[in-house]
Amino acid sequence: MLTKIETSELARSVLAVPPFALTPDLEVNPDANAKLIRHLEAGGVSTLLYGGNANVHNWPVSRFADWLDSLEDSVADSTWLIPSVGPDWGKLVDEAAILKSRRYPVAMALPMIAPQTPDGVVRGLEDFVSRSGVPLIVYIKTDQYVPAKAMGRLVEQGAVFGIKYAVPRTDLTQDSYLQELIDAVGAERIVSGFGEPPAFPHLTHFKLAGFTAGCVCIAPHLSMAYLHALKRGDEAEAKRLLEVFLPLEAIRERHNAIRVLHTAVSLSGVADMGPILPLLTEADPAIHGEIKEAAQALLAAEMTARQQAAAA
Ligand SMILES: N[C@@H](CC=O)C(=O)O
Repeated sequence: MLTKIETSELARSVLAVPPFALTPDLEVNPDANAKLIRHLEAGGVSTLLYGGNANVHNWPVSRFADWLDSLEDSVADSTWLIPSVGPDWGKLVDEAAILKSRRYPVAMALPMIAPQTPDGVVRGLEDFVSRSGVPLIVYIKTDQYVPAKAMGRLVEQGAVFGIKYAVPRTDLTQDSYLQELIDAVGAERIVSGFGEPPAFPHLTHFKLAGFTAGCVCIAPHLSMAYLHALKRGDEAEAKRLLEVFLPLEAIRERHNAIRVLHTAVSLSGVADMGPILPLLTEADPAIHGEIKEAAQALLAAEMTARQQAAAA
């Protein structure tokens, strides 16, 4: 696991946001998690962010260290592993005490929906960093979650390493809050935060550093190729690659992105994720057929692309 990180790491790899594998009695399944991690690393992904898709919101703090340690044991020396913390202040305090004695260079603060105020969020983030010594990626899902000026100050202080930006807009190229954040901290510190499709406008229009995604867990080589095409400005190639992800993304959008991804990774054959922690449930069995078809098609495209790259 990487223990020292430069800002440029945000652009080096897609930040994969994997689901988390459990046994039927809701214990950590280290073999299945390792299988998914090896699939990602074999496809060229070197950054793993365990957050929303791993249902970290619902992990008991008493078991926070279990899953961290099992993941750390499973990743390559060159992989950047990012655990998530929060979202509420109580979890931030308890998890800061656990992370203080570990080697994670950065953690991600999950977004708090309510009750919170922008100044209260800033206070909580500063408090976490002063307790743990671990700087944060701040996950922003709502407009003005943290005022851009305050974010600039947190970056200058070294409390904030970067931003995962996922505020939905009717037109993602029209976003004054995102522009304010770029002006305050620089586009090189911000990643697009909700999958391959929004990454297109975020990287072409706003030149964000990179993106986080869930479907990358099935098709890491293709998602990395998409990142590279976006970074070099090859929009035609990026559009071609994006098409491959759209059938599964459409099912995720209709039926809950986290639940569908969890089930899709299992049904694709990449690794069996087992059950998902309460308060979530796996995808409805009535849609398993369509999930399986889309997930297996995405995996088949991935393996073909890998073979073509190896033969070239
Ligand atoms: N929610 C996005 C990216 C992760 O945060 C996805 O799952 O594609």
